[in-house]
Amino acid sequence: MATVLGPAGHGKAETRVVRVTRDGATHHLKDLNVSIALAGDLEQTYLTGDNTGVLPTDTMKNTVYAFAKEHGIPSAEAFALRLARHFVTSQPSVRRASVRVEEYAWERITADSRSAARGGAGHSFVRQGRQVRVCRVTDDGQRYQVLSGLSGLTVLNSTDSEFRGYPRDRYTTLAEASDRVLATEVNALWRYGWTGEGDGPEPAWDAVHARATQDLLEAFAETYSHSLQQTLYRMGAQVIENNPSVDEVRLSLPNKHHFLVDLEPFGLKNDNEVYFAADRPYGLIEGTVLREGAEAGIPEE
Ligand SMILES: O=c1[nH]c(=O)c2[nH]c(=O)[nH]c2[nH]1
Repeated sequence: MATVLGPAGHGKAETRVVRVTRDGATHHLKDLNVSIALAGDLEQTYLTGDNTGVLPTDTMKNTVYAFAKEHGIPSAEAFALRLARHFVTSQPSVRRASVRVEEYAWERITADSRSAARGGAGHSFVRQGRQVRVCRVTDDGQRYQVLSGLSGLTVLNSTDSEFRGYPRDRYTTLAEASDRVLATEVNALWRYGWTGEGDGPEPAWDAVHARATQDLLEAFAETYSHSLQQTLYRMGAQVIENNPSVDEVRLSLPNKHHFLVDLEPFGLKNDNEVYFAADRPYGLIEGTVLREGAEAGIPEE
């Protein structure tokens, strides 16, 4: 039976690079997990075993380390852009490079009197929660697509959330809630309008990331929620309203259900105080919010 090769590519996944930049006794840390995927005129390696166009994935890993040394890591996005453009411009067989970055944030351990006296404050760090900063850059040699975002940011409102008015069928047992706990783990990706030098200066990646993160948190906290769907829309909309460089936001929000525990068997009344935090199954609410006139470009996955 005849066969043909469909879409294919190769890359190095999850190169972990930690870059220390020393400014006297004060050190700065960047901690990334970098995944690279290349595609292009590479059919022959699959069909005939001809490796002429195949940049080894080992070389991709080395390039990550060498670029961290030579160029530093100004931001996840700037690092990803430089890597992506390097592969499409230096390898004739490569038509498209995709670079995904996860960044783990480290906070400085601030000087209490003891460590300050020992002078250790400049080089001691504590990892921040489970929150991960993410970015995905694709480069087809002409234009970039830059997606930034975060995952694992867990938030909870202990009031100002209800869920009522939904249809009931013979399988519905859920009680309407007029005051419930609303909790989710925010997984967000946003797309920049900037696609390359022709669009003017690069967005200020770090500043926009900080602003957008704050917008997600504020909108979550300040929205009186009738559903997680409504909260999702407000979160995405606030990022777009406050960040002119962002055209699209995609959110994936697991509903981390908190069910009231029945305390009646113990002769106790549960006044919305004691909850069972279920880890599964969970509702999964996902959606994209667009600047008016923009086209959706973030993959749904
Ligand atoms: O905010 C919610 N949206 C839903 O679609 C849903 N479905 C459900 O059982 N609980 C909830 N909560």
